[in-house]
Amino acid sequence: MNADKFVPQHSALFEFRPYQRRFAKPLITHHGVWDTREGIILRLVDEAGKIGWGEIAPISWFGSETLEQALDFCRQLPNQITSEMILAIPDCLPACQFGFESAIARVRSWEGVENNFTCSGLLSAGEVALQQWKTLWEKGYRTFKWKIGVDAIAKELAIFDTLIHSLPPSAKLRLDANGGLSYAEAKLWLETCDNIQGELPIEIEFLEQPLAVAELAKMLELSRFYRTAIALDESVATLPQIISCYQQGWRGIFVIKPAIVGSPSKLHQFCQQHEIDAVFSSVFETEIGKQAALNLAVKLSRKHRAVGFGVDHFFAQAEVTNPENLWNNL
Ligand SMILES: O=C(O)CCC(=O)C1=CC=C[C@@H](O)[C@@H]1C(=O)O
Ligand SMILES: [Mg+2]
Repeated sequence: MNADKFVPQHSALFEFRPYQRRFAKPLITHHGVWDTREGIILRLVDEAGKIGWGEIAPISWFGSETLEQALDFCRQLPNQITSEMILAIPDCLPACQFGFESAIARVRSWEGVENNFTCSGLLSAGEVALQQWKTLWEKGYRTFKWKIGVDAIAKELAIFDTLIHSLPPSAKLRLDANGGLSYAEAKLWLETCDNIQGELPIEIEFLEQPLAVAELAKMLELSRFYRTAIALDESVATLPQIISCYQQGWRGIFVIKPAIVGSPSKLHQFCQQHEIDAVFSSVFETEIGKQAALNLAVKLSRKHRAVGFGVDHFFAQAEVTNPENLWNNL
């Protein structure tokens, strides 16, 4: 895809600084226990002295590069980089593609992106969700995503029943299994969701990544059989995976994590050629990566789905939102 028409021809001096942000409590998913978000902040300054901020926020267990691979890539770059060099970043470094391309595209100014997205609040796995949603509701959230595929299915189904009967009718609930269910468990969850929506007014918006990435054929089959929608996340983590799933017939929901998807301009091109039902999702990045991700979502989203960026409550400290202050604290 010839993306250079999307990236202004530019060159800039660049610096990079790694960062770490501990979660208030480790995030537990089927992938395991995640206690610290690590990433890299990029600071590009062009010949006119204009600054462009970017962020590299890998999730290697989703298929992006590791933090170490991203750091190695940054270390081997000259300190003067051009848009041609950025467009040549290989597909095996999707978080670097996103970080550098966002930075050079924003070298002009740092205005926060205007968006009127509604936001989904993330609920931790297990019973803690039964209290967590109330705090988020008071903050204005009306869509929630609950992590499943962690405890035994019988226990999670029991919590689900309590949760679904305590949520107000206007709430929307998403479930995210991170590929942790067996085929039989996925069918049981989908059957339960279909049945409960026949009894209660609440909407179960989708079941995210019920099966492992390798099980696309089975998820395609399940998507044709149950009313409750299925969303792919890990299966479509990078642009090549999005294209592959689309080519294999997936027309359900694509959960796109812009920070690890790869080149924003190449994703933009794909979304211009193919109407996909996309939900944009956080990778627990800082405000720098979040603004770049939402900037992309504003362009690509058909806006009828909440964005999955309600994750600030997973961190102990309130976030430093001003890029300069964030940079100076590293
Ligand atoms: O998408 C959301 O609503 C919030 C972000 C989120 O759920 C995730 C971000 C990064 C890794 C995962 O733990 C998780 C996910 O699987 O979507
Ligand atoms: Mg997910």
